[in-house]
Amino acid sequence: MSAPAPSDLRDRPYPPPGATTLAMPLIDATRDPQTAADTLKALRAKLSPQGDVVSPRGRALTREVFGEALAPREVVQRILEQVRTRGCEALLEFTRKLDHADLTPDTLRVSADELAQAHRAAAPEYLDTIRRVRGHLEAFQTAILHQDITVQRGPGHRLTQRYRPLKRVGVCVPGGAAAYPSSLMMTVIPARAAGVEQIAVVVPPTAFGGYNANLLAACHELGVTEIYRIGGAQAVAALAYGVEGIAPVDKIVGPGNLFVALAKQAVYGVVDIDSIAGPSEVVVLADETARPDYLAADLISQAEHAPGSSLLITWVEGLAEQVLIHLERQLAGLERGDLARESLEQFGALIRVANRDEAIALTNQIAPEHLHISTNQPAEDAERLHAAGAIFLGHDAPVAAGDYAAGPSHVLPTGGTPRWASGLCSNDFLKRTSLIEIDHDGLAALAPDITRLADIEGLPGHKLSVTIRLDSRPTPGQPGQS
Ligand SMILES: NC(=O)c1ccc[n+]([C@@H]2O[C@H](COP(=O)([O-])OP(=O)(O)OC[C@H]3O[C@@H](n4cnc5c(N)ncnc54)[C@H](O)[C@@H]3O)[C@@H](O)[C@H]2O)c1
Ligand SMILES: N[C@H](CO)Cc1c[nH]c[nH+]1
Ligand SMILES: [Zn+2]
Repeated sequence: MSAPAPSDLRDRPYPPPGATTLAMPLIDATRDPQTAADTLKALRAKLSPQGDVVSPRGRALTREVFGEALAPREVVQRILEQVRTRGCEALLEFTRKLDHADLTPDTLRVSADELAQAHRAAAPEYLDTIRRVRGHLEAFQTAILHQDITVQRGPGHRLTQRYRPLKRVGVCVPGGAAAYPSSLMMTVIPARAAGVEQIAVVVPPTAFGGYNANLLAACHELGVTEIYRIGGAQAVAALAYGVEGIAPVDKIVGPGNLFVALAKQAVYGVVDIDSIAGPSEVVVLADETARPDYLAADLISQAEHAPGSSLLITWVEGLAEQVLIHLERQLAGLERGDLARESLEQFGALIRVANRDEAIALTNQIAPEHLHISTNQPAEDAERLHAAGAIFLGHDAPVAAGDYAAGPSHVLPTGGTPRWASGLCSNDFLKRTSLIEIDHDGLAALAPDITRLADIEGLPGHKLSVTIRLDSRPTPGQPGQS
């Protein structure tokens, strides 16, 4: 992978950092890597479900709806309980109060006519894009699909791991602050690749969400017909428990804000969930071959999700300061510049560490949703990085490529959970079952071990279920048998 030549950019005279107005933390951790790790953890915790941090607007809305100041967890508990016990009436009530949409049981679901009309009105180039991206996603998601595996352990002893698709899944498409037809594709296409028959999509009824014609056109193009104009915790509750007009699902997948994440956590057990796919995050790891203007664009691209957390980690002296200048320049000309700026200031940081090893150790501690390795040896560095939702290798592999088109789903774990959780894929829509085929000879061969363990556990019924078979039809050649 050839690195771009950054020297011409580096050589430009940059104004001193004080000249920028972007109040993004610049952390020098060259002497104390632990302080950097702690600071970053605290920054990122603000966005995780454990952080429970809500904007002043969100707090005001809570007070308006519930008549008191409540923590997000409490808000979610109340919504879930109301929808579970009062069904559609409570669902419509929360949709009215939280999303300002006056719906009825009849208008909750997007009609077939609306879908067809949105599809007819969509720009042909947009539909072409959906088809091409669908091709990339389907190819990858089908290629990685688990296949049944059979192992012959001996005569009369055969084992199979069998995979079958889930029957009915619920997909949360976010839509509070931006429209996400891409999230629809990143969930529905893996589910389809696995063979899921019924897919129920929920999307908030904002102008950005359920009523967004491009989203509806994408649904129609993908053959998704069950779409409800609901969002937040109330939509998760409807999918998990079922309400009049919405049948319960087996699994709920898809990204969302804090309320969606907390609701998914809370209904796990009633249904399965994918992961906590919350506010977007990126760590960009950069060496001296990285271009500061590219790095700035990469940081902004996740910050503009608003909220989103963007962190630069480098050991190159002066690089963070150059990136800061480019951030300022690029934000000035960007439509969502204000939102991205707010995210960069609240949840972002530019960090300098002592060397590559420390950068890698720090990144592994953070366990980001996205990791972009913008170095001259991305494959080598990636080998040592083990806790990220998705890793983008090289200067020309921005996260946006994975967000929109590459092939793996962009629904990825966040908030440090990539330490143990993985991104959504077609295999998450499969259920596995063991098939155990044992005939009389096979049972005879296993019998000594089964009966010994049954004796040790004091479970004679288990032992009898084996010996009764062998005693009634002894196997020739087995010890103790004639
Ligand atoms: N990790 C991923 O794969 C991924 C992909 C796309 C988007 N995202 C993230 O998803 C998030 C989307 O968030 P969003 O807000 O735009 O849309 P959203 O659909 O997740 O949430 C909107 C809903 O939140 C509820 N809500 C808002 N304020 C509330 C309050 N005070 N009390 C109770 N409920 C409230 C409303 O009912 C509304 O319908 C962003 O943070 C974005 O970064 C993540
Ligand atoms: N970056 C998001 C996942 O964190 C996905 C996305 C959707 N649209 C653009 N980006
Ligand atoms: Zn994105």
